[in-house]
Amino acid sequence: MTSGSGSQPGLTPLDVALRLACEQVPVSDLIETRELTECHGAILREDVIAAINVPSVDNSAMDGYALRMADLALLPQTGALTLPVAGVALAGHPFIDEIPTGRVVRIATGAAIPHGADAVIIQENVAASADESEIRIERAVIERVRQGDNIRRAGEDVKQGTVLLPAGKRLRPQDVAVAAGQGRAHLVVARPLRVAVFSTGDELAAPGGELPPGGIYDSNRFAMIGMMRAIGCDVTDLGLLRDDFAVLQAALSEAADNHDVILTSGGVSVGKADLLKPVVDSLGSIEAWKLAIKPGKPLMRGRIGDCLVLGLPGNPVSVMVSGLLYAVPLLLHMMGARIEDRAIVRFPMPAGFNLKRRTGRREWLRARLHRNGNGQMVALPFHSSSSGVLSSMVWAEGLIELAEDRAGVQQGEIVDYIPFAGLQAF
Ligand SMILES: Nc1nc2c(c(=O)[nH]1)N[C@H]1C(S)=C(S)[C@@H](COP(=O)(O)OP(=O)(O)OC[C@H]3O[C@@H](n4cnc5c(N)ncnc54)[C@H](O)[C@@H]3O)O[C@H]1N2
Ligand code: MOO
Repeated sequence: MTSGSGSQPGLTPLDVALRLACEQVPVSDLIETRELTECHGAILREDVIAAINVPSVDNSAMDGYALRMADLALLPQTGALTLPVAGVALAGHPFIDEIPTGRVVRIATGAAIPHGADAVIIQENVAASADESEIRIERAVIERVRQGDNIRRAGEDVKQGTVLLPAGKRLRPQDVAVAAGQGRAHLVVARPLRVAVFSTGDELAAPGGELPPGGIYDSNRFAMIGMMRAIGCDVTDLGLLRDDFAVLQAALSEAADNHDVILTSGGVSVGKADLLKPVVDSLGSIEAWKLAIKPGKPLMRGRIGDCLVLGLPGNPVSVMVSGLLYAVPLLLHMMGARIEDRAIVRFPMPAGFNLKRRTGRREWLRARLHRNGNGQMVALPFHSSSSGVLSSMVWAEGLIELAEDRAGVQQGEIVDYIPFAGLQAF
């Protein structure tokens, strides 16, 4: 992450704000044991240590014949070697005995290597007799066989005792699969945070209802709910609240009693109807406000009892940007995610545009990658940088990040590009 130097006085740089928030907001001690099939996306809250070697025994990587290397020395001066087949080893059905000297064992991929065998020749490289009682191996093939060929060694994939998955890891399909490979049917994971979500504003109408003259439909609630669900939170949709001190106070007070987090949009600026701050102040405390970021500057962090309150600004792009870059990493921290699993992935890309801008806030432009006439990939911003234009987020496939002190961009200069897939809530 960039340092945040060059921030406008009075505004907190994002990195500082997040670091402080992570210091002041404790990691939740609420954990649960969950069935493996339900673990995808959850934050692991135990170290998963390999209880067994994978594979548990040496096994064959290919379909073919297991043999003793020493037997290949029996090859006559000219021609080929013919060896009788002593039996068959299939996955789940091993050849129990030691492989007899001078014989081979027909073996399937995944079957245990019979005792005494030290290489497998693939079946395409030998000629089996019609009744499959013996195989003929040509000199050229024998000369190429090496000790250990096509044998997967016990513990080659996973060594017993190693930390396979560290606590704090956000579980991807492969992580859950590797736990299954250890025979684990359950994992200890973070209990989903209970997040109450609502939008505020007298101009808002709920989708499905009628739109009053001059009104707008509430879109922010759905962006917030989506981001929260994407990181595994248990969301309560509290709908729309009017710009009314008593209404807001009653709703927040009740929500704080049975949620870990309250997430709201709107009403955190300095206008007459921006009541969220005084309401939170009356019920608890405000711990941080105003970040050096664009969009999303008026961003409130407060507390009512044990409940964290995050007041995101009302502009629809601001909600998403501050949600993705501040609320999501903070909530992942609360669920015990490691820093790596809260990280944002940035790719340096040449800019396909020119821009002049005011310094002092870190800024994110809605962006896409585009292949220009020279076949070079460049990052391009949306034509408007207004934080009210939600369709810019639909057009975009990522964000261009400009550091606080960057006064502009010249075509061809390198900018940081964050694909949406490099954020945690997609
Ligand atoms: N004098 C100042 N005015 C403003 C400042 C400032 O520093 N001084 N900051 C501006 C910035 S930056 C932002 S961002 C907004 C944030 O203000 P609020 O959080 O109080 O948001 P509202 O005023 O309630 O709404 C802003 C804008 O967004 C629309 N909106 C609100 N909620 C929704 C929703 N749920 N779905 C869709 N659209 C929503 C609302 O209609 C407004 O157009 O303040 C600036 N002003
Ligand atoms: O923070 Mo505001 O989002 O710049 O529009």
